Amino acid sequence: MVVSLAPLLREWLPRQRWFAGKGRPITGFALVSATELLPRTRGGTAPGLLHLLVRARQPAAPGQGRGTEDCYQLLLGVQDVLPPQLAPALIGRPADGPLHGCTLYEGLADPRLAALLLERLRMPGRLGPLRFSREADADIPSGLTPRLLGAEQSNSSAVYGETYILKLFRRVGPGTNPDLELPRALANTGCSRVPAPVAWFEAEPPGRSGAEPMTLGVLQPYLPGSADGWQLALGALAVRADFTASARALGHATAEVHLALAEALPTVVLRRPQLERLASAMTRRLDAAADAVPALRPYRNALRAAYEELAALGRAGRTWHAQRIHGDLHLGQALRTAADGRWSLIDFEGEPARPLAERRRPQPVARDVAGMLRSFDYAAAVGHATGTDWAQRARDAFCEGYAAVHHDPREDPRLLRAHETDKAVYEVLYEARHRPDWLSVPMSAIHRLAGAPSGRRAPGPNPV
Ligand SMILES: Nc1ncnc2c1ncn2[C@@H]1O[C@H](COP(=O)(O)OP(=O)(O)O)[C@@H](O)[C@H]1O
Ligand SMILES: O=P(O)(O)O[C@H]1O[C@H](CO)[C@@H](O[C@H]2O[C@H](CO)[C@@H](O)[C@H](O)[C@H]2O)[C@H](O)[C@H]1O
Repeated sequence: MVVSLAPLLREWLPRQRWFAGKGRPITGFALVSATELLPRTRGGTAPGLLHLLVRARQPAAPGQGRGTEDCYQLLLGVQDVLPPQLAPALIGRPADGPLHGCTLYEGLADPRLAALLLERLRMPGRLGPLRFSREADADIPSGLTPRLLGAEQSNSSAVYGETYILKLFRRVGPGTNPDLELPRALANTGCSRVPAPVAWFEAEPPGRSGAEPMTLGVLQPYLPGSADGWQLALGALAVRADFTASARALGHATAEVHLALAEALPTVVLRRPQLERLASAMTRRLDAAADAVPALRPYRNALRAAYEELAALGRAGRTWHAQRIHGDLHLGQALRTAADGRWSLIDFEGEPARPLAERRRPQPVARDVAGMLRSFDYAAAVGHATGTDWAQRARDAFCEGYAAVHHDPREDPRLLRAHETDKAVYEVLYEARHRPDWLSVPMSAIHRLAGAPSGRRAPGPNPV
């Protein structure tokens, strides 16, 4: 089947925001599984729903060793003729094969098909390789009206009756996704800062391969009337309102989540060998990013020094605790509800580009703190507040709020600096790939963190 779909997918996949292999051609596809969630009735107007797991083969990125074979989850609506309101969801019409003559489209965009997915999640059980599960005490009502979230994200999400949100992972691999694992573990500790999953579905690996199931989707309570920290910060900046109280409360919430994660899941102590490995991993990421983004190259040596300091502290006997963390914490991952002004954290998947095994490893909490500190810088740049003390005041307030519950992250300046540098390097690569117009935002941080090499001017204008 995948052979007949290949020409359509080769054209459609790279246009999706969640497609991870942008900028490299797709040289082939392999079908992992095809499951009919709803058979199509020929000649009628009722759609069918086909669940596909498909591997896309791509050559290596310049300077990187091997090609990739990422596995993507697709939900294909199948119909004879597409109703006009679904035209933007069109994928195409296969020229041959078993779906010849049908119109294929993004299934989640069709409320009839999104509703069907919720029905499946309400009833635990199996369908081919797919396994649907839910918490024993979950009482998910039927008939909730779905709507697909429009925001361009790393995954796809549908909201049901403003009550639940289903996140459908797009690039999937063996192993429990931390966005299911961590919120469930947090719920077990009684931590109420993270919406607790009520149902999820997975794909069983074929045969007796010994591989772990792949998490495909998670259903969680929807926080109605919430706004994310990014919108709130930009809103505050637009009217020059104070954001320090919000930043302090966010630091507080983050520390609570960290404490709960340390209680729920194993922690480790990072000693010399682990700190040397951490510094080497950061250096490797820097080198890979500098190979891909020439603007980073002049800063490479100065940035490496921050990582070397970490390794040197390890050699001098310094240790740190590591634990499971959020992994990609930024203002967009924090939601504040209008009713009670309380912050919740979402999206525990970690940095989407990193291998799952790496994302599931215990890390210093400084990594999350650094992520949020970088986000205040981003907000100041996008909200035209560079050159003011807005970002610094928000950063300090966040650390104060964190310190009220945990410890003051500023007491470990070298650990924080190394992580902030690593995050800014990740952002340079992220922006170069996804939003080149924003590259100057992390590049300004790189300039600052590198100690601004003499004779070098800070990078270009802010994004508009
Ligand atoms: N529990 C929730 N309540 C309300 N909105 C949510 C919830 N979870 C996610 N969202 C909204 O959905 C968007 C995408 O969710 P997220 O988990 O960040 O997905 P992605 O990995 O695709 O970025 C968020 O930016 C937020 O606006
Ligand atoms: O939310 P995602 O898991 O998709 O995270 C990715 O996209 C983020 C952008 O949407 C990106 O965050 C960067 O930009 C934010 C502003 O848009 C800023 O607040 C963050 O600090 C900055 O890192 C994130 O890095 C990426 O993984």
